[in-house]
Amino acid sequence: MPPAGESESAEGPGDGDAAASGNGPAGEASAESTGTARGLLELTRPGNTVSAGVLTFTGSFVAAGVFASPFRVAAAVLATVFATGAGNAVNDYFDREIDAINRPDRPIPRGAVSSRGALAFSVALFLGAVVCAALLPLEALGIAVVNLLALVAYTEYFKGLPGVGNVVVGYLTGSTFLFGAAAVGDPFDRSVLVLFGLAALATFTREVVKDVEDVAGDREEGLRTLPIVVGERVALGVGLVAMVVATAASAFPYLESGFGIAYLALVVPADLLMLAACVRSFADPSVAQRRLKRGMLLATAAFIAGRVFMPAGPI
Ligand SMILES: CC(C)=CCC/C(C)=C/CC/C(C)=C/CC/C(C)=C/COC[C@H](O)COP(=O)(O)O
Ligand SMILES: CC(C)=CCC/C(C)=C/CC/C(C)=C/CC/C(C)=C/COP(=O)(O)OP(=O)(O)O
Ligand SMILES: [Mg+2]
Repeated sequence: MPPAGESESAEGPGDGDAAASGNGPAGEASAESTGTARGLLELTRPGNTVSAGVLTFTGSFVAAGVFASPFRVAAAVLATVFATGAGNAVNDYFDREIDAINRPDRPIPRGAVSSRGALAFSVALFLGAVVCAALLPLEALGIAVVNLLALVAYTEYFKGLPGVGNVVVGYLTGSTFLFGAAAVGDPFDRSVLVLFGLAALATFTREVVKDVEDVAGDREEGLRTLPIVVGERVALGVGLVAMVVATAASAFPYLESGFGIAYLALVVPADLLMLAACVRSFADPSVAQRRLKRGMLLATAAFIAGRVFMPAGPI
């Protein structure tokens, strides 16, 4: 009997749908392949995948402007999109039993994609990331190799260690900016390093809040996440402190790096939204983690706007 949520052979919705649909073998095959394709796309969490690509583009843009080397920027964005999609897919593969409790609507527990299909799909995406990253300067390739290893190792080795998994996902998210900057030859641009720190801290906080949201399934699977080890309120307090540090540090690009009023006009509301979400997380972690994500996306727009309207420096 396969673990909960693993269909024994069906790649898509149950075989019993044929009679119900009344479309015969051709219609049934088409519906099934459409369901599987939709399930595979969903495995990549396209919103995150596209966002990660935007972060990489932002890293290149903030470091050197995109017209410095458009081919490398395109290769870096594609590498990140493939890698993030692969990381999300392999995470669902390893999480399939926890997700049957925490996220029964995810593609594998609901039967839209088989676990074997999800694993094969993530391997194909990882290979795509490697091919794209191999076209980039050594510093960028180095970041990609570290990240790809971390993505594969995350669920099996880091996720169940209190706080460690949250730090790894925070690093991975922040590293997209470094990766974009490294692709255009400037991985240590000061503004990009600040972006890295902000994104890592903000993502760490959101991951802690998500762990509080997932305590039931994680505890059942024996994971030792931060809220399970230190308690939910202490964990949320740690997340709040990290977010306070990040929002305070978000003043640096304005004070130190020439990001002007356009940056401020967007990052201040983003900071306020994220701080308010951290406070809300003590009452409702599900609402809070979604608001944190919106604040982080708004903050990303702040960096892009700040760079576009920066008084000096090439676009
Ligand atoms: C203080 C301040 C200004 C912070 C903002 C820093 C910043 C620019 C953050 C960017 C974060 C962002 C938009 C990330 C893109 C999406 C992504 C790759 C997130 C990684 O999330 C992993 C997560 O576990 C996925 O879970 P879910 O979103 O629920 O599918
Ligand atoms: C720059 C390069 C080459 C790679 C970067 C890759 C990026 C941006 C990764 C971002 C973080 C990410 C997408 C991690 C994948 C694993 C993942 C989804 C972690 C969170 O999973 P869980 O802790 O199981 O939480 P949920 O599955 O409930 O969301
Ligand atoms: Mg998961």
